[in-house]
Amino acid sequence: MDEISLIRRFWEPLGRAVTHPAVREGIGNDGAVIRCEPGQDAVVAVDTLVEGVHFPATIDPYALGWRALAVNLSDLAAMGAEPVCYTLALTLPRADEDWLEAFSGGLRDLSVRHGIQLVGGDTTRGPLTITIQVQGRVPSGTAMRRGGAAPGDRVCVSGSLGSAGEALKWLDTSPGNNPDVRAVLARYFYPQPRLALGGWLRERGVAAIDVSDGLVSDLGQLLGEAGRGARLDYAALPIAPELATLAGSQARKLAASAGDDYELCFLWPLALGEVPESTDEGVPLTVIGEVEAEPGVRLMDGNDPVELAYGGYSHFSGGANDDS
Ligand SMILES: Nc1ncnc2c1ncn2[C@@H]1O[C@H](COP(=O)(O)OP(=O)(O)OP(=O)(O)O)[C@@H](O)[C@H]1O
Ligand SMILES: Cc1ncc(C[n+]2csc(CCOP(=O)(O)O)c2C)c(N)n1
Ligand SMILES: [Mg+2]
Repeated sequence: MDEISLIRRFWEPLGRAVTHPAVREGIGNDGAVIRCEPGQDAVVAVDTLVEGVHFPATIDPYALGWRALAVNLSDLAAMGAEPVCYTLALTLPRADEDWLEAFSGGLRDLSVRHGIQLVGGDTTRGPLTITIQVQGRVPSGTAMRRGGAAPGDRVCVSGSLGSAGEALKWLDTSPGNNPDVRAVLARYFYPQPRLALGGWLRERGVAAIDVSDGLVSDLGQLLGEAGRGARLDYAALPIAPELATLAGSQARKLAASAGDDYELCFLWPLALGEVPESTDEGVPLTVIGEVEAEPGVRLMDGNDPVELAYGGYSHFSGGANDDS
């Protein structure tokens, strides 16, 4: 199958699966044309997924399509943006039609769920790599930004943490009928971007980050360069029951440092009152700590500091990736 037939068969139908009103020209020209609405700002983000780094070679292509879009939508969620459109740069070792059918199916199902339209891309031959760039929009001047932390802000997180990190241990095994293993693998393969929560936080002016590298590392980024820090209550980190069963005493360590969960971590100012236990749509919210003037993230188990050997994922330092 040549490049043009591949685009006609897989990408053009995907581009028609969602039609967003802001898209003037989608697939088929040298560039897509998107309407700039008065009173709106465009929000753009891009993430690449590389085989063996972000996903195992054995991944189901449907899950890969889902996951590649999900991690990008998660960045729009963290900005409080409404999804508009995306581009797909796909590098494939070969054009396997069954593989492409499943991969495009995963993309289609998540894109339909969130109303985001494929407007273009690039298809090339080489080692399997997927780059997706997403575009969203927010009312002008309201996108959520990192770095505005004030002492006393409550540090909060949505859902639960650590399950996707536990899944890394099970990627090469068959889950059989073990419901706990199935549950952690579902968290890893099918991230659920928190777009509704992102919009809800933006309306309240609350700064957020998505937890992709690991809580302690990502919270450090959210606190920004303003020199603030935070104290986190280790016992308060929300753990899913399946993670507690599979990881036992290691569960909270995973929740503090493993990535891939794509929950939102956010800083809730005291002026907004108590943090609700959940959003109106039922997303659980947990207070896990407090912003402090002193820089650094301090993880405390009661009065005892918890030392993490591993603070979060970094492409150019630590473990197997450390070639410095
Ligand atoms: N190659 C690059 N060129 C320009 N800007 C970059 C590049 N790599 C990262 N950035 C920018 O640096 C900032 C931090 O990037 P980073 O990838 O850590 O954030 P993220 O995409 O939210 O996290 P993650 O990739 O773990 O989901 C972002 O504003 C990003 O756009
Ligand atoms: C097979 C496999 N091994 C390890 C990991 C862990 N991992 C890789 S990149 C990353 C951070 C997010 O990436 P980025 O910062 O590039 O957005 C994490 C947590 C994984 N997902 N799959
Ligand atoms: Mg990134």
